[in-house]
Amino acid sequence: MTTRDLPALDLDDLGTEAFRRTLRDATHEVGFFHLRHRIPTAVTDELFTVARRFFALPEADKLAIEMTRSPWFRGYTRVGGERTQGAVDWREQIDVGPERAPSARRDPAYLRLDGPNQWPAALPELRTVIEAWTARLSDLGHRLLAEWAVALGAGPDHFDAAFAEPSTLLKLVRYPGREDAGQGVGAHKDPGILTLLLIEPGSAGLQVQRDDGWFDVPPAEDAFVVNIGELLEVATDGYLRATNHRVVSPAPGTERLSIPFFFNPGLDAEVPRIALPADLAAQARGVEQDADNVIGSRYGENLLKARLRAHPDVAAAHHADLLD
Ligand SMILES: O=C(O)CCC(=O)C(=O)O
Ligand SMILES: [Fe+2]
Repeated sequence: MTTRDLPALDLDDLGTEAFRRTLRDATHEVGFFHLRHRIPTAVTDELFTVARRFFALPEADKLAIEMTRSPWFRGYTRVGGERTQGAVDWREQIDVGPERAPSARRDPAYLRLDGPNQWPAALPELRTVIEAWTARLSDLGHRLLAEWAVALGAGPDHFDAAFAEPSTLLKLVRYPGREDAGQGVGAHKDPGILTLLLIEPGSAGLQVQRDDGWFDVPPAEDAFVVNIGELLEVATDGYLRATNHRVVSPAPGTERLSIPFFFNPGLDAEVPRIALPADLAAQARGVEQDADNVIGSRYGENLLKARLRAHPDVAAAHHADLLD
């Protein structure tokens, strides 16, 4: 596998013309970039420490908050409990979304995704640290979206209405080592708008697909890996590109921790489409169509479809009426 660096941006340059141009070009050409985040090391260290503590909890503590108990797809998934493209992912994780009351409505079906989280009783600090991280990254997400909007010829507030009540999804993920560099998480595009991925320093394993094949993404210090999802491709008629990526399992005796944060519109929000200026519109490729993966026009539709596929046991336990 060949290594190829990603375009690099620095949050210190946010608000400049150069930042916006690189942001636009990187997500037009690659769909991925490194973003130097300027967050104090103490903050990210605390996050990885609490993640490590969570995964080190006794099995029974983690299974007490298994996602199979949650119609809202929140909580812990054991190794082998998740699927991508029908194949088993070799990772364990906890999923945390917005803390909301369950919707009284069952229709449209995606409203069933609103609900409470499951927190581990044995690790109360997990909630404090995750909620602070979610607030910090939501703020960053809003600022980045305003930059994209301006870079694409819209007003800085273009995304505000759709993101008034964002759908955030935070995962703590652990990939155990194993003999073969098999599927940690299988090839996929993220279903939403924006993903900010924090990877434990020094960890390899992430691969990104380009026109000429798959490439290893080298770890970068003090930087997020940022990528856009299918809905930003839809919003720009394919001018910006959602890119396939995957993670291969680390070597035996090692592990890989990552903390993806998905920043997305309200479940009910229509995709905030952008009318591109003529020079950009001329380079828009249209949305890549896949008969197995029809993209919905509301975030909730896309998220529900992804959740039902990734967690068939949760789907069978709580949403059998939605399965065909
Ligand atoms: O763990 C990673 O590095 C990437 C995870 C990922 O792509 C995802 O969860 O969507
Ligand atoms: Fe992903």
